[in-house]
Parts: sequence; structure tokens; C-alpha cells
Amino acid sequence: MSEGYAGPFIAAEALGKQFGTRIALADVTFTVGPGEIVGLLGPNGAGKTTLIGCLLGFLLPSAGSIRLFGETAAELSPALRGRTGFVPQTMSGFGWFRVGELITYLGKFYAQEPGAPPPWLLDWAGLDPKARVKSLSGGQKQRLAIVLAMRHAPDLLILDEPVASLDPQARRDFMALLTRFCAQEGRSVLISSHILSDLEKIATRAIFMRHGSIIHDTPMARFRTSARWVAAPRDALPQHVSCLAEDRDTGALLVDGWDEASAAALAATLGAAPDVRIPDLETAFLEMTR
Ligand SMILES: Nc1ncnc2c1ncn2[C@@H]1O[C@H](COP(=O)(O)OP(=O)(O)OP(=O)(O)O)[C@@H](O)[C@H]1O
Repeated sequence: MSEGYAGPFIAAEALGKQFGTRIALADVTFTVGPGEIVGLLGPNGAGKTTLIGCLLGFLLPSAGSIRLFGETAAELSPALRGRTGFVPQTMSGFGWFRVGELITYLGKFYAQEPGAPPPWLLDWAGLDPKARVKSLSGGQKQRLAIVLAMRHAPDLLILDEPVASLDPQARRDFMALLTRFCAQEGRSVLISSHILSDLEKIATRAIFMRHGSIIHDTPMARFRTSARWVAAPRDALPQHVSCLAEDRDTGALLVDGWDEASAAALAATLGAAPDVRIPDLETAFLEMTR
């Protein structure tokens, strides 16, 4: 990132990825700016891990481009790599290292060696620095992966299903920790998770993926104020309201762009006030990605 760079931290443009004939990503375009906590939502096989792989330069795009801090992701300079942190789905390897040794050892790979992790991060993780990595439980290994990704105070943190093996208390504490991390001016998070109640609390934006494509990208503030379940026929919706999905059980429509004017217009069309409900992220997700 050149001095004074003020663009998005992540910029994907018409990104595509194929494995042989299998299309894992198709025409994915989005940006993530400073200060955003972006939740990446999608059912199994939607392409989240592939997208993260392209972001980290582990996978090369088959089409389009993906840039971090303005530079091609796969050719990121060591200095910019040091401004990112990554938490994988599972941490493997390094079994014979002791926790403290591994933290010190991996610090040596940075362009500028970071100091020891901040005490609040180590307190959260609660790991014995003398314990062998191979002796840690799945949840403890995940805490270690989080310490390793955050120890150098990266500007951009990318997390692929980071909380699946954390217990409820550790998960809750981690979500608070992420919010605290982003409160530092200008830091960003891209987090893929199936625990939508967590994302609902901390994300500032949600990107919904299905079959390798983005099907909806919304600020959470907009989702809260203008996404609604509305009991009405599709052709009765006011023009400025778009339909995102239909609840197969009740027939209600999930709409975006709902406001007071929509309610008045629809009531006039139907001759009665429609039944309108506020969606949660999980039910919206289930109907949109079905
Ligand atoms: N190395 C690979 N070779 C072939 N196909 C692959 C490879 N990696 C991923 N895929 C395919 O690409 C698609 C997207 O997979 P991906 O792992 O990105 O999904 P995901 O959204 O992360 O899923 P999950 O929630 O289960 O982790 C799937 O159809 C998957 O089978």
C-alpha cells in the first residue's frame, strides 16, 4: 500500500475461480473499506473458503482480480502481508512446539518482527505458554490461531469459521474482542461463520453467497431498518421495494427497501394493512440461500 493509500482494503472485481470444470466462484465483485466488519454468509460449498483462499493468495483466480490494500492479492509485498491476519477453520501442524515458542518463532517471519502479543489477547486465550501445541484441545488450538492472527495488530483480519470449536463463553468473549479490535480506527474484519446470531451482533455488513456468487450485499443498518417479511402477493409490492426471497411455509415475502411509504402504498393496494415482521439474519439467510 503506497503512502497515503485511501482506497478499500479489499477489492474483488469480477472474480472467478474454477477447479477443473467445477465453478467455485463466478463474477464476485465487492469491496471492504476501513472500519467495516463484514460477515460472509453462505451454505456449505457456497465458495466462502475459496474466496478467502484467493484473498490470501493461496489460490490464483481463474478470472477477474482481487486486490488487498490496492495490490494484487497473490503478489502482496511482505510489509502489506504483515498488515493482515488470518484465522483458518482449523489449525494444523506445529505439534511439537510449545505455545510460547510458537508465538515467538512465527513472529520472526514478519517483515518487521512484532513484539509479544498484548496481555489482553493472552488473557482471553488463557493458554499455558509451556503447553505443547499437540496437547491442546480443538478449541484451545483455535484460540492459539486467533492469538497468532491478531498478535501484530493487523489492519485487516480475515477469519474462516473461527468460532466453530469455541465453547459458548469463549465465543461470546471472542465476539467482544473482535468488536474491540475494530473500534481501533480504520481496522477491518472479513469473517465467515455459520453462527449467524453472532454475526448479527457484530457485523456492520452482510454478504450472502450461494453457488459461488454474491446474491445480496447489505449494510446491517439497512437490513435492520428496511428488510421485512411482508404478507402480500409479489405483484402488489410498491416499485421501490425488491423481493429477496419467499418463505415457503407461510408465503410471506422477504423484501428490501421497506419504509413507511411502502406500508401506506401496500395498504392502499390491498385495502388493508399488510402483516409485516422484522426478520432475523438466520431466517432471512435460510430462505435466501435455499
Ligand atoms: N481444491 C478443490 N478442488 C475441487 N473443488 C473444490 C476445491 N476446493 C473447493 N472446491 C469446490 O468449490 C466449491 C466451493 O467450496 P468452498 O470450500 O469454497 O465452500 P464454502 O462456502 O467454504 O463451504 P463450507 O461452508 O462447507 O466451508 C465447492 O463446490 C467445493 O466442492
